[in-house]
Amino acid sequence: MKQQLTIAQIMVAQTSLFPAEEKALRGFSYIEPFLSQEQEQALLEEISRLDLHPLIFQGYEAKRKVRSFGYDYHFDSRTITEGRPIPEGFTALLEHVAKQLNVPAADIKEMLVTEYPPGAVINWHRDAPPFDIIIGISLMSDCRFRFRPYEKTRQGRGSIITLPVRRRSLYVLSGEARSDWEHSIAPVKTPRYSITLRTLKMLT
Ligand SMILES: O=C(O)CCC(=O)C(=O)O
Ligand SMILES: [Fe+2]
Repeated sequence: MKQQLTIAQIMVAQTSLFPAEEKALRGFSYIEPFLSQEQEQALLEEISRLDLHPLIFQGYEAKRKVRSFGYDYHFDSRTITEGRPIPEGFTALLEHVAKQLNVPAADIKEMLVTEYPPGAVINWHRDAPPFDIIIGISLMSDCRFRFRPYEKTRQGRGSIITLPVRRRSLYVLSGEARSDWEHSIAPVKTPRYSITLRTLKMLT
């Protein structure tokens, strides 16, 4: 039987001016590998059939391309609406993730597919409030995933935690990692795809 994921506390070395210090990033879990090479390939093929479009955020076109399914979050009105259903080609992934996290697959209400061409980033942010648990699956390339405290007074160069997130891995953001920390991804050198799955705080 597969080992069940617990939303466990992990200790990570802090990228800090004070190298001896270690910091707990509670609510962050990571599994690697989560996908086999074949599963990764099959998902990349599914993604190639999607019509990804450049992300427009606050009037600017970001380098990354996206497509969301299930529910769509609208930054302007800060609301969510029901969007296009998650394509069937991703059902096996949703079930695999649900089993790993011990949640019903039906609780995964949103799927966002993102393409990061070389040089693309995602800037510091916390995911939109209506969503609860955030699950990230990485394809094609590794990346450097960064965390910093959400509260401005706790931010500083020494407070950034950088974690290598590898292709075919799965990470989970819940609890403090979800609500007390912001995250961002440093520019990727080679194309990376991610599938972000989210549950909703209040089921409608
Ligand atoms: O690409 C990723 O793994 C992160 C995506 C992300 O943080 C987001 O869409 O909110
Ligand atoms: Fe995010």
